[in-house]
This record gives sequence, structure tokens and C-alpha cells, in this order.
Amino acid sequence: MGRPKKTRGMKKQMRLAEEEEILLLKQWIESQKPDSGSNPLALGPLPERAKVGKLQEDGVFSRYAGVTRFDQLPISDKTKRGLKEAKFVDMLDSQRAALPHALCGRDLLGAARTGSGKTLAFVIPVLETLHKERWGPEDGVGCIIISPTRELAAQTFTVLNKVGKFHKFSAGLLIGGREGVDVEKERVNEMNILVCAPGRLLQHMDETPNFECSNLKILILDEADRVLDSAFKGQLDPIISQLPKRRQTLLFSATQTKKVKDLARLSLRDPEYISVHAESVTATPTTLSQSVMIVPVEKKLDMLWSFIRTHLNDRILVFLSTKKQVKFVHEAFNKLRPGIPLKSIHGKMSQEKRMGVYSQFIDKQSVLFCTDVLERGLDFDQAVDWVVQVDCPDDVPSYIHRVGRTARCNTPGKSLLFLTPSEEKMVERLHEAKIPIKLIKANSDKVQEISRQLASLLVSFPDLQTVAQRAFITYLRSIHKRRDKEIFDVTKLSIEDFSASLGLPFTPRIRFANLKTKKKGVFESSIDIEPGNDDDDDDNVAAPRRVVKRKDLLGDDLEEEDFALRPNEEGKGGDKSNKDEGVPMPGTRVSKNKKLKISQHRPSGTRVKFDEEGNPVAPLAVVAASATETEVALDEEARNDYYKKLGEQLRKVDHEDKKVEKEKRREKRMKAKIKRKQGDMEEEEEEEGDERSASSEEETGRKRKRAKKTYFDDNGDGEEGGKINTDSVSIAELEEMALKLITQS
Ligand SMILES: Nc1ncnc2c1ncn2[C@@H]1O[C@H](COP(=O)(O)OP(=O)(O)OP(=O)(O)O)[C@@H](O)[C@H]1O
Repeated sequence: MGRPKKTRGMKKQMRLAEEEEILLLKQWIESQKPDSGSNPLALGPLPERAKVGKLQEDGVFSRYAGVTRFDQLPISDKTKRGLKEAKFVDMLDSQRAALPHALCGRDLLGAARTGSGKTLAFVIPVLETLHKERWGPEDGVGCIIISPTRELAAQTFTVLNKVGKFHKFSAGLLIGGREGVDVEKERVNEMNILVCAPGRLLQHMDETPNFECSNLKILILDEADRVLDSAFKGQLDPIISQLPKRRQTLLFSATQTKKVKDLARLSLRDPEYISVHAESVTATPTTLSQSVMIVPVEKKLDMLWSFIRTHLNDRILVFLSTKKQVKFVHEAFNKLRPGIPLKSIHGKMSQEKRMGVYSQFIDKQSVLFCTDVLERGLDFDQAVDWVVQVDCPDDVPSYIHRVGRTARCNTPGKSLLFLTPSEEKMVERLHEAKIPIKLIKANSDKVQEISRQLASLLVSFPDLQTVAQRAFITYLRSIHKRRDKEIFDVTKLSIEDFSASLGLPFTPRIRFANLKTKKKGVFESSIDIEPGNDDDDDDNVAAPRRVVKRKDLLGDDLEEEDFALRPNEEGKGGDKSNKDEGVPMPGTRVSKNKKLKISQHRPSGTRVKFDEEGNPVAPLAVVAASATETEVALDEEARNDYYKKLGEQLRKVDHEDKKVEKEKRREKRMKAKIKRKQGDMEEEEEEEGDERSASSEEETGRKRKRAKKTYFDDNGDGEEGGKINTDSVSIAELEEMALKLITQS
């Protein structure tokens, strides 16, 4: 932060003035404290031209609860200058409600709509607390601001730097990815304010020598409900345990937690609940116009493409469920040239790249595809015109945060949500949560089908085919993993059609491993998804990484009936007689409830088989290669001819293979028979010798029995477990053989 050069005398003078200012501020704050539990918004603004601050020499100060301008608050001159330079003059409601309580040192739970200015509502108390404590470099960490994502932390850091420009505190951004942790370790002990993601902070607590926060004065949890949820529990609890209990704690979010156990974890002291928009008619900004459309899963890309093509002059933020979907839609749409720049952001991108994409998007009309990594807190500088949710969010809070990327700070914005028919219940949930969303229908004349173009692309770009397969699998997995089973039911999706809509010439093989208990039934995909590599749930970069086991591809609690995608040979439809579900089977699966649908729009000649590794092998790729990029125009005759020849070849090879296999089996049986017979001969010889030396008849009988047991089951009737042992030799045959041997010798 700015440190202009000053003489010693000037410095002393400034210090004295500062001390005086602090004293006055403290008196002001103390004397005009708002009542605990009161809502400052209920108080009217100060009369115009009213005097502010110390009104009389005997210590009468102006009220600061209910005021509407920053310069009417008991805050330092440095902060006021910072605010003024950043052009913040009038307070927004969330700031008016929170600041009077926060400035007098109270713990706070602040809930206010997205884009309502919560960042300043905690940045100002941070600066003021340290200022009033006359915090210096030697005092170490005085404030920690925890954010759930890197972007959000970086954004908060920017606001802090802007508004705190005239203070002399040092502030550090600890988010990982940007700088090596070793570089941070050298400097982190000199920082007064840390803005960080939980994982990185914990890393410093664990690894950085002498790193300590025992002097901490104020702790901020931004997007508190997210930071407090289970994904961060493993990181947040050890962090909190290392912080001093006597501190001020401020929690902010658009969807706030009130769970007692969450608050107990933070040891809050009589927190104030600031719920700025709780009583209002809508939970989302009033300037936001929200629509929902029912779109079958297989029509989503058509709809999205058509939407983009008709909104070329907007900035559109598009939410998809998984990184692989983002990658696929971005790459595929890019190749189809929609006429507007397309960008994407997901958790696996480097921090620099993400920041770059983020600022390019703000700069120019474009489409930004993203996962929930951008769901919360990010302020796109009021640039987003549309938020389009192609995939239904997990829950209502998630919806609120996503749409909150537009219509910020009282500016207009629009949002569109696609729901599959089985997700329609979400509309009810949104209405219950005071979200005014209109059900609309697409203008069918304007909807452009693109599955043909996508199919053609996948033939021309085999790499894209792999991306499409992964998008397909990860989407199904994400739907299955959702907790709200009333809304998310993967069995209700038309999987064949969905696969075709991505341009996939063949539905990626999904294996249903039938485990012993119904609860343990899992899907497995033939597509190799490396553990950890494909975990789309960890897209939130600050979230702890989870190792994904292969078995976990579609979750652990899958019920057998829930997901009746049976291995099924192509062309046989849903043959339920195939019970061997553990064995990977080639071909398309069908839902128990659905008939196999042949997709009409899938271009002929582009069907691809998958090898044992799940890699696509396109039998018609050579023929298809001649097709143009946007159209697969295969010669019908050439294709039939190709199939005919291929069929003949396959039949020939098949016949020969069967012959060889039969021969091998016969030889094997013969060998086994001879071996058994030899064994029998040896036993008989041994028996004979024993017989000679044996003293009793009883012993001989026992050995006979043992010899027979080698070939027969316990019953000695040629049946084993109720099955006939076809490989065994009859008793008569054996006795005849033994007799022969004896007579031969
Ligand atoms: N007092 C103010 N006057 C004018 N603009 C403001 C004021 N306070 C905040 N803003 C602007 O409003 C926008 C939203 O602010 P902010 O990002 O703090 O919202 P938020 O409530 O934290 O949103 P979210 O819940 O999405 O995180 C920002 O662009 C910010 O610069």
C-alpha cells in the first residue's frame, strides 16, 4: 500500500494526529453503538447537511447506524480517502446494515443478495480494526480473510488494496498456483492481512517455520456457508483450532448458514444476524429477469447453440456440470464457428490462465463456459448480460449464486435455466425460495439441430471424440452423485439419445458390475478414467482433493434397480437374460424402462466401435473422411458394399476361429483323460503292492475308495453339486482299464 516519503517531523505530527483520530473514533463508536439485535436499516438517514462526528465538545457524537454515506461512518480518514478514490460514496443496503455492528466489534452473520456489496462490508471493518489497534509489521497477522475459491480471494485482495491504499498494512494473497509456496513462506510472516484459500493457509500453518496467528484480531469467512460445508471441514477445523478465541468473526454470504453447530465451531460471541433481503419478496436481485425452459438432455446442445447464435452481442456465462463438458462444448462449438468468441474456465487451469480468460471475458462480448468454480462471489464488473445454466444446479443456494453473476449492484441482468423433464420439480423449489422464475418455451423455428455437425466433427477429430465420451460419462456421473434424488434421476435420462446428441457415433460402454448387495451396485465405464484425474467434483480449486476410485465412477449408493443400464449386445435390445453383468460387454445399453431408440439424426456411416480399452475404432472412418466438415455425405452404395465385404470377411474368420477352438478343446480333453488314466494305473500298481504287504482287507478297501474319489464326487454317482461331471470316466471303464493293466503286466 502507498508509502509516500516524509520527514521525521512530519511523521511525528501525523502519528499524533492519527492517535487523536483513533481516540475520537473509539469514543464515537462506543457512544453511538446501535442496539444489539437492531437493524440499522430501520433507522432513517441523517438529515441532509447534518453535522457528522463530534457534535459538541462534551463528547456528543452523531449517530452512525442508519446513515447512507461512507463519510458519515466513524472510520479513519485513510479509509475514507481510499473509498473516495475508488468512487464509493453511497452505501448499499448490505453495507448500511452490517457496518454499524461490525465497526463496534461485534461478531456478525451477514446474508445479503448476490452483488449487493458484501465485500466492502467486511473490508472496511478489517482496515479499521487494525488501524485502531495501530497495527504494524512487527505485530504479524492481524486479520485473515478466507475465501472458498482462488478467484474470489484474488478479487477480495484487489478490493482490499484499492480501499486500503492509504493504510500501511502489508497484505498477502495465499491461494496456491500463483507463486510457489516456498516464495510465500519467506514473506508470509511479515504480512498483517492474509487473504487466502483454506488449503493454502493450512499448508502455511503446518509447514512455515514460525508462522503464527496468535495475535489475530479479526477473522472473515467470505461465502461462509460454502467454507463451512463438509468439503472444507478437514481444512477449516484445524485452522480455527490454531486461532485465538478472542477475536472478531464476520461471516458473509448470499445464502447464509445459521446452523448452530457450524457457529459453535467458530466460537462466535452473540453474533448479530444481518439478513438484508430476508423480508423482501424475492431472494434474488429485483433487477434480474429469470426464465426456465424444459429441455430434454439430448436437446440441450441444440438449444445452447441456438441461444448463442441469437445472442451474438452479449456476454454470456454458461454453467455446465463438469470440466469435461466444458472442454467438449468449448472445443466443439469453437470448431463450428458460432460468430462470437468462446472461452472456458475450469478448476484444472493454471491461475494465470484463468485470470487471463476472466479479464478477456469482461473486455469483450463473448461466451464463457464454466463449472461451478465461477459460481460464487465473482464480480464480473457488471459485465455479464446472461447467465445460462445448461445443467441444473445442485440446489437452490447454488442457483442463487450462479445467477448472481449478473444483475449486480442494482444493474439489469438475465438468466436462463435448462431443466430436463425429470428435473422440473426444481421450479417448485425455486418458487418456494422466493425466486421469481418464468417458465418459457423455445421458439422451435429458431432451434438449430447440431448433432449432425458434431458427429461429423468427431469423425474428423478423433481426439474430440474422446473428450465427448468423457463429457458424456462425467455428466451422468454428476447427475447420479447429486443428493436430491427427487430431482436428479439418471435413469430418467434418454442415454442413447444424449450420447447421439454429443455427436458420438456409439454410446460409450458402461459396465454395470453387479456386486453382492444391491446398495453396492456400481457402474463402470470402459473408458479409463484415472483416479483423481477425472474428478469433476474438485473443480473448486480450493476444495480438498478427493481420490476417486474406479468403482466410484457413478457413486457407491447406486441401487441395482435405480440404474438398469444392462450390458447388452447391440441389436438384441434390452435382453434381460444376460445375467453376466460383471463381464464387459460390447454394445449399447438400454434403460430397463426404455426401448432401444435408434437415433434418426445420427449420421450414417460414422458408427464407431470401441476396442477393449474403450478407444474408438471407426470402421467407416476412411469412407467418412471424404465428407465435408459440416455434413456427412456418404455414398450409400459404397457403404453397403463395404459392409457386405466386411461381413463376409468376419464370417470367414469366425468360422476358422471356431474350428481351431474346437480342435484345441478336443486335444485338451484327450490329454486330461490320458493323464487321469495314467494316474489310475499308478494307483492300481501301488495298491497291488500294498495289497501284497497289507495285513488286513480293511486297509485295501479304504485305498480303493480313495482312488475312486480322485475322479468322482462324494456321492460317487458322477454328479457334482447336482451337475453331471461330463469329463469323468465311468466306473466300468476304469475297472476295465485297471484290469487291462494288471493283465498286461
Ligand atoms: N457502495 C457501493 N457503491 C457502488 N458500487 C458498489 C458499492 N459497493 C459495492 N459496489 C460494487 O457492487 C458490485 C458487487 O459487490 P460485491 O462483489 O461486494 O457483491 P457481493 O454481495 O459480495 O456479491 P456475491 O454475493 O456475489 O459475492 C461490485 O462491482 C462492487 O464494486
